[in-house]
Amino acid sequence: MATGNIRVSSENIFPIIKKFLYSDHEIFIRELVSNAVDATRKLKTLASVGEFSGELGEPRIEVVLDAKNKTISIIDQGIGMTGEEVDKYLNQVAFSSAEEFLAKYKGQAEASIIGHFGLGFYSSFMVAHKVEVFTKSWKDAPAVRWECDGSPEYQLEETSERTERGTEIRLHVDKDSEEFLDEYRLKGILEKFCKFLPVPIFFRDANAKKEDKAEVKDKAEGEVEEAEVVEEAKPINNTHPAWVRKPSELSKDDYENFYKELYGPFSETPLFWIHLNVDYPFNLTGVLYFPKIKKSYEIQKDKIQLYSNQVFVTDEVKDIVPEFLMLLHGVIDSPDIPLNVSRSYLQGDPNVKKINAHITKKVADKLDEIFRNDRADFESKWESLGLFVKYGMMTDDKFFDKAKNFLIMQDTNSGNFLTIEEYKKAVESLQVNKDKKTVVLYTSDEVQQDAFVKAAQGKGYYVVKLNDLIDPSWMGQMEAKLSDVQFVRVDSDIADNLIDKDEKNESVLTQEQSTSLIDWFKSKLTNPSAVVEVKGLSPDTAPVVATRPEWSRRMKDMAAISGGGGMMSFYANMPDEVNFTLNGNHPIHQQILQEGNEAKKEKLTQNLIDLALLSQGMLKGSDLTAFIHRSVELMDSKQAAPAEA
Ligand SMILES: Nc1ncnc2c1ncn2[C@@H]1O[C@H](COP(=O)(O)OP(=O)(O)OP(=O)(O)O)[C@@H](O)[C@H]1O
Repeated sequence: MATGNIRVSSENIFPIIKKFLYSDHEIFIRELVSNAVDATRKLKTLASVGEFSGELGEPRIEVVLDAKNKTISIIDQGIGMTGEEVDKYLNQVAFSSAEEFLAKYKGQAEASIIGHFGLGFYSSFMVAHKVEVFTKSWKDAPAVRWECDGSPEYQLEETSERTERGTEIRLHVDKDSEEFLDEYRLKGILEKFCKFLPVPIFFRDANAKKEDKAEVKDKAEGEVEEAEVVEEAKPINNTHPAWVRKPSELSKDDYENFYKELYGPFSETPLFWIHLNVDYPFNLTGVLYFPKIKKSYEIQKDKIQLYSNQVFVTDEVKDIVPEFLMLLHGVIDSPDIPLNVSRSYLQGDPNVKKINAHITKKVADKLDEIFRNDRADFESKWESLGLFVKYGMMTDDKFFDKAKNFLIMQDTNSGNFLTIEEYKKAVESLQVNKDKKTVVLYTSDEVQQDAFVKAAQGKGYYVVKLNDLIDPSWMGQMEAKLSDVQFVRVDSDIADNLIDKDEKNESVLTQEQSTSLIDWFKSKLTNPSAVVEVKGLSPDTAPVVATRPEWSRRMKDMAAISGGGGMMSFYANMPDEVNFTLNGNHPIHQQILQEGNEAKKEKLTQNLIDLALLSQGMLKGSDLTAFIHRSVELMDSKQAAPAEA
């Protein structure tokens, strides 16, 4: 038996390992099972190049829980190690890499380290007070047993305890890590980190008894039944997840089933998916799914899982994946994403940048492909896609350039979807303003803005639906990037003024009558600074139209979404700006001008103002009640009129 000191070190690293990353102790499983996978892969490689000619069989990994003896064992049938290799890899290499790792990350906020790859074999000491290794190399060498109790001292000796090729790492679980001796906890961690590893992994409970054990015959009375290890019939992992397979091998069902494997059997079927497969200039595989999203507030941004060679790393992909792509679900697997560095470093990492650009391009190309090849399908999914596309356009210039060709808007009249170019063509000169911009008219609420939508449609205008929270901000971006487009909400002005063409509208009122009417109306408004003007609209247009100017309303809408702060809170607190247009050609204004009964004139005026506000959804509470009373009074006085005559 050989004994020795792991390495001359000024500091004993074991206590540090134990304390390190307190909340993340569970990663020991990932490290040890990954090592077992590596050892198995190495053997397969040796076999494939003809160096190993023995029986390969179907190598498997077993994770055995023995809660009674407080051990967890990870057993593989990989290459194993000779005594010299144990000395080299465990006593020297593994130790120095663990030491190096700790030196690098000691004192760092644990949240700033993702993956924590690199701690390797010595992560065992985060949960164990003693670790035993039983290993037999694929080479013709005796099996050895290595033991270390958490001090720098180790023992290394030949053993007859292992006769098969491979390695068993036996952890004697520490008192304060006994949570890992709980079957469900341990299985949960295995599920999390090892669900898609490429070698089948079986879980065994060393103390569980076979169900049919009671039926075992010929057993002497009182004989103590040997605990029999019960192995679960199925491996806990899927060794061939969709993303490592060829797209040509996979059916629609395969992709949908894999989605369920990731997010549970009751998850809603995704709209479609993109299979990523790159090997130059970086390695990246994965499947990204477009989920159904109805409204912005339903968005869940933490669904993409990051893997490295099929080992789960994290599902917090912020800074690794562009913000808008985080709306997608699925898996990204890349050994080229540095896993043991801080998040802020990741943002500047050239590989991460390239990977982001690649994914963004792939996603845009896929959307473009569906749009071109199956427009009906694209349109039917727009409700979910739209939000994603707009978000992408706002945050990524390259995506914007591609997406502006498949961004569609639904026309309220025909129900048809139009791209920006199609909209421009459809409205031709009719909706081009004096600055040569195409005015895209939109409604954010078809029911509430019905009168305005109808009025605009009556003039032959196309009014599209843009009713998501993201739309006001998105429109701003569109206007900034496309110089020939302007968005105007359909109720932001009277229909005649929506497209500012610099045309004069003739009113039948004289200048004097108009001025007197404006002054009179202004005196009846609660906000005396509101703009009141007379326009010569058609006689069947409403007598008074209240409008909310596009710019100030949009700012308020955006402030409401952003939750305030700085300039936005200034906009959020601004009173609602309302303008009033008096239709000079409506006969009621003549009646008001000539009305001798001051009280009736006032009621009539107030009702016209209230009606205008009502159609904008701005008449509420006691004002609304007063309006109803006044309307009834006005009707009564009309009914009473013939009787008086
Ligand atoms: N189950 C195993 N079978 C065979 N060799 C092993 C096994 N586990 C560990 N080793 C050997 O010990 C070495 C050190 O392991 P350790 O986990 O510390 O580092 P690593 O796997 O090389 O890198 P990483 O830091 O990514 O884990 C490995 O490189 C390997 O040679």
